[in-house]
Order: sequence, then structure tokens, then C-alpha cells
Amino acid sequence: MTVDKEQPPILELTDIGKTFGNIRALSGVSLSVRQGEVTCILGDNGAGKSTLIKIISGLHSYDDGSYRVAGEQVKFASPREALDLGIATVYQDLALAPQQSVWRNFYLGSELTKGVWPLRMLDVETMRDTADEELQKMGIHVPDIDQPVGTLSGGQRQVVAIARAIHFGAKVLILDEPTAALGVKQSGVVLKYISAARKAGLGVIFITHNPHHAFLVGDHFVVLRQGELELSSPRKELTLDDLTHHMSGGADLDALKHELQRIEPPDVGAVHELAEAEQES
Ligand SMILES: Nc1ncnc2c1ncn2[C@@H]1O[C@H](COP(=O)(O)OP(=O)(O)OP(=O)(O)O)[C@@H](O)[C@H]1O
Repeated sequence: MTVDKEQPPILELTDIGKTFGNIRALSGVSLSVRQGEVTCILGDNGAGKSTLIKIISGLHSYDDGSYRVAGEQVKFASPREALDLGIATVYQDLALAPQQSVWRNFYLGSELTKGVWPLRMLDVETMRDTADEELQKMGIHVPDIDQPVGTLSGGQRQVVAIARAIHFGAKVLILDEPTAALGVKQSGVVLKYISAARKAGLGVIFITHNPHHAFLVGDHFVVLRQGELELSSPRKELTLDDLTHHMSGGADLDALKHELQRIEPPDVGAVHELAEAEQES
């Protein structure tokens, strides 16, 4: 899909601030998400990533700034309101029922029924066939649509959750550290479906600690540091080295390097002599 840069972003956050008591979790954070693009949000523990996605998905309100969806100012009172505008979040725990079949999980919370009360019943056949069809359409091959979702690999479970969000009309897909608990091969499976979601025209927000994973699929990169923007850059203005540098402290790391260069290195020989003298005495 070609992205029309003149189109307004589907999500636009400007100068967002959030405090919890006297902890300032976010301050002056601005972010635009466009359809057909993957926006990566990176940052260390406590940087504010979760707080930011919880604001975007309607779990938290924001204290300062503005949040627009398709140009309209919003202040969500619940995740349901965000979902109604097509903002879907796939959390790390996936909210799947491990003992239930793949197709049942695909429809979890949105089950189809047939017949009229008092004979209303689950429309098992349609759900089973549609889930199978939808997964295949996205190129997701699960060995058996009837197998419990808990028997799939971590990567396959992630992609079932992604396919489900897309099927139920997500325009923006928020993925909360989907590769964090996965090995290289399984991470590759998930990254492939992040690309597929972008190709399908969704705006994808990919939260990760891993600059290598981000750089494989990202169009725009945001690094948070202690609740503030350390970096916001399109792919064409950035290398993987730049991104890794910003992730590992950026300006602070440069200052430390500079400081270390100024300090005389310790005289290791003198330290040995001192230790020997102490042993002899
Ligand atoms: N509900 C809350 N109450 C109080 N403080 C909170 C709350 N949620 C987050 N914080 C604080 O806000 C800051 C940002 O936390 P947040 O969880 O957003 O970071 P993060 O980047 O997602 O970290 P991690 O990668 O460890 O999940 C931290 O100092 C955290 O302790």
C-alpha cells in the first residue's frame, strides 16, 4: 500500500502528560500513527511505554495534551470506546483461553449464535469455518483448527490474536511486546504478520525492548526515556546503530563516554604493588 502523507494520521497525540500521584509517568509526548505504517515504541523498563499504550487504548486517561483519532479529539472512558473506533490491543498475555480450540478463541467474546430464544445456540459450524478461512487468508497455518490454543507455539498464539483483531475490524493494532518471550524463529513468525497487517492497511503500534526486531519492520521509531521522547524519527533518517544508541541512553551515554575520556585511567601496576605489599606485611 502506498501511504499518502497528506492524509491526516489515524492517531495523533500531542504533548501528552500523565502523572500517578507524584510520579510523572509521561511528559510532553507527541506521536502520530498512520495507516499502512508500523510505528515502533521502544524504551527501557519504566520509560512509559505501557502508560502510553494504555492511554491510546482507553485504559488510562491523560492529564495534559491532546489525543485525536481521525482528526477528532477523544478522551476515552473505557477500552470499549477505543475498540469501537477500531483501536485494538493485543496484550502480552493475549487474553486467550488455553483449553479452548483455536476457532473458539478466534471468536472469544464475539460468539456467533443461530436460532431464536429459547432455542438460540452457538453457530459452531460458521465460526469454525470462518476462523479457518480467515487464518488461511492471512497465510497462518495452524495444524488443526480444533486443537486447544494452549498447544500452539507462542508465536502461533500471537498471530491467532493478531488475525482475530484484524477480523473484528481493527484499524489500529497495538502489539504489546509480542516478541518478548519468543526465540528467534518464533519472533520471525510474529514479525512477518506485523508486516502483513501493515500491508492490509492497518496502523500498527509495535512496543518492544528490541531495536533489532523494531528495525526489521518499523517505518517510524519512537524511543521513550523516563517518560519523555528521547527520539522520534522516520526510518529514512535513522540507522540500526542510531536506534540502538538511543535505546542504550543516547545523550547520557555520550556524556559518560566524554567524562571517562577525561579521567586518567587507574594505574593497574600500582594497584598490584599495593596488593603485594599488603600481603607481605
Ligand atoms: N498505575 C500506576 N501507579 C503508579 N505509578 C505507575 C502506574 N503505572 C505506571 N507507573 C509508573 O510510571 C512510570 C512508567 O511506567 P510504565 O509501566 O509505563 O513503563 P514501561 O516503559 O512500560 O516499563 P516496562 O517495560 O517495565 O513495562 C514508572 O515509573 C511506573 O512506576
